[in-house]
Amino acid sequence: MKSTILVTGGAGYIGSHTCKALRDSDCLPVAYDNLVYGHREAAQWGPLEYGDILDHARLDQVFRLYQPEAVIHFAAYAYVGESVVDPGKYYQNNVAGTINLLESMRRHGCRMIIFSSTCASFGLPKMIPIGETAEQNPINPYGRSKLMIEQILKDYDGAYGIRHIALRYFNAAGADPEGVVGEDHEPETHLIPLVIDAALGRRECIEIFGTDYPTPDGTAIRDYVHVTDLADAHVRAVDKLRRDGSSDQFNLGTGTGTSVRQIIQSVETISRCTVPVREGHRRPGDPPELVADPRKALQFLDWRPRFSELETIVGTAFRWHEGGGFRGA
Ligand SMILES: NC(=O)c1ccc[n+]([C@@H]2O[C@H](COP(=O)([O-])OP(=O)(O)OC[C@H]3O[C@@H](n4cnc5c(N)ncnc54)[C@H](O)[C@@H]3O)[C@@H](O)[C@H]2O)c1
Ligand SMILES: O=c1ccn([C@@H]2O[C@H](COP(=O)(O)OP(=O)(O)O[C@H]3O[C@H](CO)[C@H](O)[C@H](O)[C@H]3O)[C@@H](O)[C@H]2O)c(=O)[nH]1
Repeated sequence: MKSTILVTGGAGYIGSHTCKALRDSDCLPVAYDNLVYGHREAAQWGPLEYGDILDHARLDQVFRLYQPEAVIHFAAYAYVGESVVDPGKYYQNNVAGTINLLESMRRHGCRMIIFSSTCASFGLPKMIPIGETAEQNPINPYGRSKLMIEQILKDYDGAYGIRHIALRYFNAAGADPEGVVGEDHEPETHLIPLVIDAALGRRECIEIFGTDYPTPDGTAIRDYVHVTDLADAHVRAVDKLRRDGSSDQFNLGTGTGTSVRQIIQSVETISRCTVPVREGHRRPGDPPELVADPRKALQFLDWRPRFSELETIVGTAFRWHEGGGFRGA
């Protein structure tokens, strides 16, 4: 029998790519999304159940209907800047919403959850690359909300036997190589879609947030990982929990850092357009460099990024955005 997986936030960016990967691995993904940021068109690989993770009754209804084997939990707010000015919104949706979801899981005997954590839970790391045991010292409410959830998950494991894998993504980027889904955030704050929009003349320019970092070209370095590779890691994480039933955490990145200027250069090469650039100040709270040590994921999930070369990330993202995303579909 097919395994049914409840995917909260399944109509969002990483959630929709994961639903596609689940379907390809012969699972039935049930997307559960309130469509605050998600897109109905992004939920193509199983049913879309409209609902909010803060709504007990609706969650109970969906658990009763599908009796999922596991939950993959993407639903959250993820704008770092907004989390600083309105932390209540983040603790409510991300932390209270997750507790609500876990309580529904308890009521319905669902004992496996894969959770979307973030490299922002590390704050300003002391060492690069960042391994799983690096100190987690988030510097904004968004990162803190994710760390709190990691801690809550450990308590729910100890007390109630709900097993979890927390996947800490570095910078999710790129689009489905078949061009069926991609990133479509409103507002968009992520670097690659903004640079592509500047190349396509849809925005005046890209502002580089800081050119005086202690990095080779003065701009900040991140570990961009293709969304299809992230999706694959979720399928592997469900398999691992099924196999050995032990809770764990993994950092998901490639181990290679790319600077803001290198991203701009790559978009110029792929688009054959010049990207108008404005050099600006550092964005408050941005660390100079965040790069993952992916060895644990390689060893225990057998996870090897296949689409995370810069050309593939930028190439797939460019094709998706050039086509207009869901608006052009
Ligand atoms: N994009 C990244 O680079 C990145 C990096 C690290 C971690 N993450 C985490 O990964 C997850 C997915 O990120 P994304 O980029 O796909 O974001 P996204 O906004 O595209 O997807 C999140 C989805 O959750 C839904 N949602 C939000 N609150 C909800 C609620 N209360 N009830 C039901 N649905 C709700 C939204 O409508 C959206 O479809 C988030 O938890 C985010 O914090 C993302
Ligand atoms: O207009 C822009 C946008 C971004 N940047 C720079 O580009 C890099 C990447 O920025 P993003 O906003 O694309 O992503 P972040 O590195 O801020 O990602 C953080 O926020 C995400 C949530 O949106 C994830 O949680 C992720 O794990 C966390 O590190 C940063 O150095 C940023 O300063 C610019 O120079 N100009």
